[in-house]
Amino acid sequence: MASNRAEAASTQIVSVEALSYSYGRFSALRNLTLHVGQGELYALLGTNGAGKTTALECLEGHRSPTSGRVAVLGRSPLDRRGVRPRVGIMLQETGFAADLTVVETLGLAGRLSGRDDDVRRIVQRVRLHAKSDVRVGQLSGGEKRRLEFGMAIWGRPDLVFLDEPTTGLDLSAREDLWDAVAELRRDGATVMLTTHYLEEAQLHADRIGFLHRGELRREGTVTELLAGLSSRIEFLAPRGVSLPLPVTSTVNGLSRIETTDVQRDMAILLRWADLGGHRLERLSTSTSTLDDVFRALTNS
Ligand SMILES: Nc1ncnc2c1ncn2[C@@H]1O[C@H](COP(=O)(O)OP(=O)(O)OP(=O)(O)O)[C@@H](O)[C@H]1O
Repeated sequence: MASNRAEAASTQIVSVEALSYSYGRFSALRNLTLHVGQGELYALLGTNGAGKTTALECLEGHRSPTSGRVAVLGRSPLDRRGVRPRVGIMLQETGFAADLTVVETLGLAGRLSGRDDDVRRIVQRVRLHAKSDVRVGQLSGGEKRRLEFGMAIWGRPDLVFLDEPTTGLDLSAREDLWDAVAELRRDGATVMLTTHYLEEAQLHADRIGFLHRGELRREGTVTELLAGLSSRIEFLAPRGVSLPLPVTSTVNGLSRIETTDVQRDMAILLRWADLGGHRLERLSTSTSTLDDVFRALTNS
């Protein structure tokens, strides 16, 4: 099973080689190279204006690279007949016909996709059943996003591009969306997405790429990206005592110790507190997250 997975992941579903894209004289992407294997979930993260949407649009066939090569499912994204029926796309913004209902919109988008599915299944999946006959112009922002997601997963595509899929969704709609993504992946789909919710990427992505100012600055699994970053131990230091470890900083009145070996340093601290009879109020530990990777990137 493990070797089947490794073999599947080695089949490149998305391939980007030295992609550059310019809007007139403005260079939005520079020399971007990345690959996404069969069944992977790849999250493209980064600062505002880093080039994430531009990269997805090149892969979706909406933009032609200024230089470099992109391929999806082994073909050019411009090969609409070969690619379109196998790819689901959720853009950052979609222009709907405001006077069509939810069911009519899905039916129309479904026919255009070239894939078969059942409108009722999708409407249920994105929890819009109570809105089936409501005109799209009357949907809320979050409901429109759910409809767009429904269109992207119509007919269980082999590859799905999602541009900020959870932006504007409430917590339970976000959880529903991630459930639907997991279901797609159980069917073998490959997913590439952008998001500003780093904790969602940390939880769900197999691999992550960080774009900054048009360049891929970091790439790897969450474990790889967090390797070497310090963890934090925080507590309210008892007055007038000498601590067994150097305090790195004081944040909101709490003493913070940054460490790359939280188990060792926590043991030192607790032994010291135990022996001295000190009480460490508001004691907590926290490990690094992708937020720290992001901050390091934007400060570089
Ligand atoms: N049609 C356009 N014409 C000119 N410049 C553009 C156009 N679209 C995007 N840009 C510029 O290209 C850069 C990359 O934009 P892009 O939308 O790809 O970034 P992004 O990483 O998706 O950003 P965000 O996180 O804010 O959505 C930005 O500086 C943006 O201003």
